[in-house]
Amino acid sequence: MKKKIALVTGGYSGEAVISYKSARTIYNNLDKAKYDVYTIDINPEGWYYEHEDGQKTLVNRENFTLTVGAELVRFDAVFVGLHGTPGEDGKLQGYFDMIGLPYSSCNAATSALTFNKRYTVAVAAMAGINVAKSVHLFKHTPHDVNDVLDRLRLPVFVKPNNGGSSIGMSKVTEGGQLAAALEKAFAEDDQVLVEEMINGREFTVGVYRAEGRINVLPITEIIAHNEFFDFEAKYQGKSSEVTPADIDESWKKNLEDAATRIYEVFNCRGVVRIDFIYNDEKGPHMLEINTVPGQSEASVIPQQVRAAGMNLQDFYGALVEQTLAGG
Ligand SMILES: Nc1ncnc2c1ncn2[C@@H]1O[C@H](COP(=O)(O)OP(=O)(O)OP(=O)(O)O)[C@@H](O)[C@H]1O
Ligand SMILES: C[C@@H](N)C(=O)O
Ligand SMILES: [Mg+2]
Ligand SMILES: [Mg+2]
Repeated sequence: MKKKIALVTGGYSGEAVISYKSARTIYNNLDKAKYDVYTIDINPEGWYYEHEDGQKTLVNRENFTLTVGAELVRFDAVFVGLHGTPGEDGKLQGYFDMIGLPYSSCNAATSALTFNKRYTVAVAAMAGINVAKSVHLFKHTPHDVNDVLDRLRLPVFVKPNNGGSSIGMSKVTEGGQLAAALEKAFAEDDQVLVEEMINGREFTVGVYRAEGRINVLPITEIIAHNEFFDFEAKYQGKSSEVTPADIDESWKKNLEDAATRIYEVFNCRGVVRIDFIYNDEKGPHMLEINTVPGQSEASVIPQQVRAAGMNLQDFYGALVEQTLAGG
């Protein structure tokens, strides 16, 4: 019997546009001889399965089933292709745990923790991983721009604390730019992280568990043509991505060791992508962990999978089989 897989996509944040692109790649590369794949769009208007002719069937949220004609569709597993809330921050994960449906991503606690950038760097620092110095601000708690400037050295990065795809982010090189950058980030989230810039080369590392083993994909160096790896650099071609990265063995080992340690410390599951800046003197600094990394045509993980000599069908198949086997 073919397994029934729900591929969830969409979401309630600005990253929904990327989720749809990721889900298309995943859908196209899941082996239809092994799996019946139903793409489920979770968006603010509703949760539904869209048929090939455009007709929509609402999901029964009681147990995440579908009634299609006379058939009751019960899923064997969920493949998460939804960036941002509620697919990357533990909300759907908690719901699937409650109804006993296995899913491809990290568990609810890990998803909630890693979607909070400040809490992620705090836990990583406790585990001996280098991270940037930062200040965490809350929308409803008074904060003073000068106080932030006193505590951190410019340039700084200002980011929505819970976000992705560089949406709402700015690089601030002069104090006078900070207030506007905070306003832009607070428009996306009620928490903002202001982080000192780490000097160095940027790398991103894909890590996944399959057949019970943790595997590190070939490392990618990010060379942004813009000031940093912003939305345009990521998705509109304003960057070069070199996979495998042109680095010596010691840098490769340091990045692989840090990525594996982070995967273990955070008790990750499925494929994650960890972003780093490598400082010449102090080594790799972790920026963040993406527990539902992009799978669009422009995204890094598909490039890393191909550089590892695998095809996407085998890779996504391995993730599904690991999920069906209990994660
Ligand atoms: N402290 C820092 N020092 C140097 N560069 C940084 C720093 N923080 C962020 N950046 C730059 O900004 C980019 C986006 O930051 P980050 O990865 O934290 O955001 P994101 O929106 O979660 O991204 P993603 O699309 O990977 O989910 C990084 O890839 C890097 O180019
Ligand atoms: C989708 C985006 N947050 C990524 O990490 O690739
Ligand atoms: Mg991210
Ligand atoms: Mg990132």
